[in-house]
Amino acid sequence: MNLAVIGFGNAGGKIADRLLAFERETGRSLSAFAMAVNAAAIDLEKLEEIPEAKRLLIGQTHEQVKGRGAGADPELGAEVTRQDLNEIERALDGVPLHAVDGFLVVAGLGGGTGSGGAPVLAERLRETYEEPVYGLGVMPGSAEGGRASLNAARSLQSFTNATDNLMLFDNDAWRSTDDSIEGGYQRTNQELARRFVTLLAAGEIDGSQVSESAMDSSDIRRTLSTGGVSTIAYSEATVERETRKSQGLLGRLSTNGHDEQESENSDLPMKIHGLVRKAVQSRLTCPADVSSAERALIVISGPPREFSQKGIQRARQWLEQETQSVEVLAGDDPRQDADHLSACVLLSNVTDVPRVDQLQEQAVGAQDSIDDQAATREDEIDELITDDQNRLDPV
Ligand SMILES: Nc1nc2c(ncn2[C@@H]2O[C@H](COP(=O)(O)OP(=O)(O)OP(=O)(O)O)[C@@H](O)[C@H]2O)c(=O)[nH]1
Repeated sequence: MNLAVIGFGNAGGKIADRLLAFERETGRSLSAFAMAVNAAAIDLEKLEEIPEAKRLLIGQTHEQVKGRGAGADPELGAEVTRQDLNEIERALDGVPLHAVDGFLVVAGLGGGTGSGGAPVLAERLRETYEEPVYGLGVMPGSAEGGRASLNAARSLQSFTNATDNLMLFDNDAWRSTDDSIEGGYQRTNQELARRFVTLLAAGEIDGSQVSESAMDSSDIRRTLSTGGVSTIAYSEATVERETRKSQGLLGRLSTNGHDEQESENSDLPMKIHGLVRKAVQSRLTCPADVSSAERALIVISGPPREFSQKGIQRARQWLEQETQSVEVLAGDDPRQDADHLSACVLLSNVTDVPRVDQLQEQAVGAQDSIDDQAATREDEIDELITDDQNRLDPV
């Protein structure tokens, strides 16, 4: 699939940047166009892959923003985006519409610019273009507090409504206690890029011979056409050097450092099936109950000699049972020079997502305490600046 990728806000820009880097590192092709939009000049300067000409600063003339961001206020993020929509649209004139299958708007949901602005842009894109508009929304960690949860829970509603499908990544599920904030983001952005690029770039050939059961962009589009929110599962196994060189002979697959010596021809179906099971049972980009998915899609990616149609079919049948859905597509994505075999599973329109419930709970609590504080703040200020018996007059 080829997409026009727009990173909105700080997290959105950094993640779009990482998607491009991952494409370059793995020789995959996902973004036919990439751009970053932000209300903070300093964030745009830090990007490495998105060319300067494709970085757009919005809200420069807005008196509360002036190039310094939306200060975690999504209303302000939405307002400056609406104000500068024409300028954003002019920048999008560069999108090669003949070569893209859709748009992907990427944003962190816990701040102001991305949280408020990304849904506004997505809505406009849907009004203007016929191509589908997908979102990639990053949910804040619960430790970020009530304000971030409130922003995210509200943005989740508008972003889901404004897109054909909102794919989620949950920072809470991917946070590690050993990480510094920025170091943690670098690590999680890499994991995020691995999953999204492997899945969405499937079918975009890199010179490898295309197989009959190759995944193509229409399969991905169909799976994403459910609306709602989606999550992605991923698992990989290293293909050892001997296996890569000696096609058809005894091969060694190493998973998580544990080598298994197996007969390649007879065991490949089991390996592929095992890889898909392991993916679905591992950490998803946003944890969800797999059985609540409306549709699913499996992409097996790696050197074609490691593929097994029997294995892919078995994995598909297994996932059909797990999701209780008849809409499970499966295919391969040949990457001749890859040093690993991977299984990527898209679970589309998942409706049982405990993290969303938790986020909403935290958001409602935050909204209540903001309202309570607002109601008593005037009295508290008054009490502070007035003496006990109210004997003093103001100057
Ligand atoms: N996964 C990931 N999440 C990030 C990263 N940076 C920020 N976030 C998340 O994104 C949320 C929004 O933060 P930003 O993107 O900095 O905010 P913004 O959209 O630029 O909005 P303002 O700074 O308020 O103008 C945060 O609450 C974090 O949860 C990142 O590099 N990776």
